[in-house]
Amino acid sequence: MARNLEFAKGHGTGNDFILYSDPDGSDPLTLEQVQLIADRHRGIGADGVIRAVRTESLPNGAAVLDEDPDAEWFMDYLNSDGSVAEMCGNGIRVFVHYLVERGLADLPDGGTLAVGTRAGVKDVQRSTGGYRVDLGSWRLSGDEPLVSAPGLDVARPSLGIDVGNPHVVAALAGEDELDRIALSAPPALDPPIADGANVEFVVPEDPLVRDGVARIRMRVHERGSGETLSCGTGVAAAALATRHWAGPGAPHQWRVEVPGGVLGVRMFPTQDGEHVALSGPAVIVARGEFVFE
Ligand SMILES: N[C@@H](CCC[C@H](N)C(=O)O)C(=O)O
Repeated sequence: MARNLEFAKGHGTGNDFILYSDPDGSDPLTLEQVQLIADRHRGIGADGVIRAVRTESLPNGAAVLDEDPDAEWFMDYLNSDGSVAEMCGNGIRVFVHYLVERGLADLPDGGTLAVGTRAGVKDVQRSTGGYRVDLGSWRLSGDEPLVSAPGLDVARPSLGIDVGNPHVVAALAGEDELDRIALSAPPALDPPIADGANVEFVVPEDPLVRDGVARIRMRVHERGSGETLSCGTGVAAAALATRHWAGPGAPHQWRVEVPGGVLGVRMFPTQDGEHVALSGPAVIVARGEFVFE
């Protein structure tokens, strides 16, 4: 049956999303519809599809509101292949920008909005030139697979980092290697990770630290989406892994360059352990109506 879907298209450093609102939670897309709308040839094209649902309308909404009664909106994030993801660091900034632009949330400069996600409630602050999201606490996942990809002579060791969703980060020898690896297929992980993982490749800049800020370059293959121009949670994981390798004394302020732009990462102490925050832009570039035949 034909139906129309009012959508917006946005991106954060080139990580692009289709967004739509479904306040009462009555209009989830099917797997096939998500795959079609995210298809770059037959649909609009996007790395992920985001549904804005009022938290109170969700079956598990009470638990989210227990965590934070201010989390009026929930970000229901799906990868372009229709798989479910716990969190999206670029997506959540674009999500908040979408809510603000549509008048669904009021957020003055400097103000903070609590957003429900499958990885818990996240605080997103509006600032000049973009948004800053507190991704919360992070942990070493314990996964340390060898990572291989076309363009790498030998498999590389990696470090598993969970920032709400799973990542493995591998360091490369230099810029040439980073530019050379082919990421059109998922990098092979040995041993594999049952639920899959986003895989980041990083190279430190020379010198690593300038004016108290550590700087790295990164490319990513995202679980459920393929190579993307940017991955916000991946950027945070890459900074955390590189700081881990750098040892004590490494800065807590990071600048991460991805093919789609530059993002900022900061690690800071809180009462419930160290948190990691991500800062960057969010843009809405189009609005339209998609017709599902
Ligand atoms: N692009 C996102 C991450 C999206 C989810 C990821 N592909 C997963 O499956 O965990 C980001 O900006 O963090």
